Amino acid sequence: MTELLTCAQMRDIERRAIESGSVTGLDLMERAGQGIVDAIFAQWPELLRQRGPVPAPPRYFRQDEGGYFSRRRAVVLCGPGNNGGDGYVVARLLHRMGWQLTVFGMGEVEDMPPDARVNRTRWSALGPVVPLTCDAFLAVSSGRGLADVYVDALFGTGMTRPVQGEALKVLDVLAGSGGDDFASRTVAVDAPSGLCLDSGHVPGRPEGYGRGLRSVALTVTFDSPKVGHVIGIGPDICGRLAVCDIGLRPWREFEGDQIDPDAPGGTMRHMNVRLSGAPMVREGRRDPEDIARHLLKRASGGHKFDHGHCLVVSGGVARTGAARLAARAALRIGAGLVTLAVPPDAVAEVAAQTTAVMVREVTGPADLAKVLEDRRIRSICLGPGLGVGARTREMVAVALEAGRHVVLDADALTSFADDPGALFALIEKGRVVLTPHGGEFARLFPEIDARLNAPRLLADDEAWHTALAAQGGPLYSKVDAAREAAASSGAVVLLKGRDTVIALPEGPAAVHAAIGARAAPWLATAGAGDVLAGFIAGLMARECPPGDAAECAAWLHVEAALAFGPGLIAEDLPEMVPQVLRGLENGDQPHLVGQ
Ligand SMILES: NC(=O)C1=CN([C@@H]2O[C@H](COP(=O)(O)OP(=O)(O)OC[C@H]3O[C@@H](n4cnc5c(N)ncnc54)[C@H](O)[C@@H]3O)[C@@H](O)[C@H]2O)[C@@H](O)CC1
Ligand SMILES: Nc1ncnc2c1ncn2[C@@H]1O[C@H](COP(=O)(O)OP(=O)(O)O)[C@@H](O)[C@H]1O
Ligand SMILES: [K+]
Repeated sequence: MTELLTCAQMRDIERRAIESGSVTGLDLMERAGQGIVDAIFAQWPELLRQRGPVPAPPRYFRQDEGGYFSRRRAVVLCGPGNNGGDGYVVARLLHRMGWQLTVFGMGEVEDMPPDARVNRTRWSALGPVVPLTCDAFLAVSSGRGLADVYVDALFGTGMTRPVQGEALKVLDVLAGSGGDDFASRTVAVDAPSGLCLDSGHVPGRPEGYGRGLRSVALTVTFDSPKVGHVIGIGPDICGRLAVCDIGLRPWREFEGDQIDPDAPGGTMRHMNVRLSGAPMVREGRRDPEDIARHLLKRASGGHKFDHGHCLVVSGGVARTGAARLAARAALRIGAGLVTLAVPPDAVAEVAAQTTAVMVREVTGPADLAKVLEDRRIRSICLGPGLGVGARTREMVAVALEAGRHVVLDADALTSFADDPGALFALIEKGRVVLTPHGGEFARLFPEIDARLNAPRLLADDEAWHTALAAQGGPLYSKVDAAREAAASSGAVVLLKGRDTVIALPEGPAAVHAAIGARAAPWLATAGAGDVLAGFIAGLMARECPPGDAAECAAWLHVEAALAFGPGLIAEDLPEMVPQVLRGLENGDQPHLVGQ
């Protein structure tokens, strides 16, 4: 399990560490700088080898500092805050190894925070700080060719407004707008500067810097990945993400007073780590044992009903495919029994195309209520192909009033676009999962959606700059949006996308990012969402708590897509489940983000 931190949480951990008296801010900055240097040589081991004949010692080289001479060159861009402070440490450490450094700085030394000021002053004893301008930056590379490494230490977790002026021009050049490939030699400190580490967006430039998306080679972050590294465009511009341990673990340990084995959120709630009252966000990468515990069937309970009965409600004739996909998925993930509730006109169509899934004629809401008198039905899936309108609203109401575990997807969500409150009033906490994609989310939660999209739209708006600065930086993120939606609806909300976010009404959230070795762009195929809804319903039929069901289903969904590979269509997803489960049983390592 990887914890993802917000910028505020990271600052909080650092503050608590420093207040404990065990460590100083300067210690942390030194560790961060050393971590970046180590990460640079891990990324490019060839840089440790001497290049060409030994040159004359650099002007500022001090014999007593040891090291060796090298012709390696680095350009370090240092901002006005502690991110810049890390940059000055890197410059000093590389200089000690005999590297030739060009160090650009922003702002006045007296305006810098204390630790960064100390490190800028230390560097100034070794070499000059060149005021950052685009012309000066270009002059360095045009005269002597590209340096071996560029260190982007302009802004990190303290970025409070869109980058502008000379810094923006330099970042554009660094991203390749002038045609030179700086990006493949760039290491970003904490973040490619300008990336909001809470939202994964570059305010004012949703598409990133330079000519579209140019990723730096390496981003080195501290203690834990931040939310913005894995959502939005973060993964597209961060390159390889290295997480550097700077000894802060004791200050972000679980505080231990919240363990409640019967909590409706299941184990997700147990993982909740409290800091300043704010529940922490986790990356949706569970330990394989944890995933296996939920996905694999236990040996006990040999009867099909021991594994639960799942009811999937189908649309009418020629609209049954989506529900059939969901039903197949529920069966494959191990619900003991799956029944499709089908309107009379579509029974023949469905019966002709199903075997293990059972078919039951259901004329309408009253009939559904009757079917649900069978207490063995533990979970219900409504939405895929169901049609938008009053009938669907009534079916949803019956399902929610029946006190079962319910997944609402697609049309079941859109049917409440005119009155989302009517839906939320029916939701019993701990029983319901909503699985909207972006469009459905906007229909159900228009105000939250407006906030989610406002920062990017209004990035050049002066009022927004002021509001953002007053708020201390973070943009409203997809995680914030899913959390707020979960809190206001009382349901577990799974907000889909490459960066699927799952939020519990109680606050904890998980991000399932299909990035790195888990990138599965071919999952964006018609019907994939129906299969996901079926996985969740199937797991809930097996008594998996809704939060865990949503998380494990999201994991399985991507894992099944990876197991199949390109060319995938939605029908293939349930058929890959046995292979994925076999892998879990054998203890195979699942695909991990960042591999
Ligand atoms: N929190 C921690 O535990 C640690 C933080 N460290 C470093 O400290 C960084 C955070 O430092 P800070 O909080 O000082 O923040 P930053 O250094 O990221 O940025 C803050 C400074 O940039 C200015 N600024 C923000 N946005 C700007 C913009 N668009 N244009 C121009 N100026 C802008 C602010 O006015 C302020 O001077 C981290 O990213 C990391 O690199 C490390 O030293 C290790 C420990
Ligand atoms: N680039 C991507 N990488 C991984 N998963 C993706 C990507 N794009 C979309 N998905 C997933 O594909 C599914 C699409 O579901 P949805 O939008 O409901 O479509 P449909 O209704 O056609 O099934 C969601 O689970 C979403 O998270
Ligand atoms: K940076």
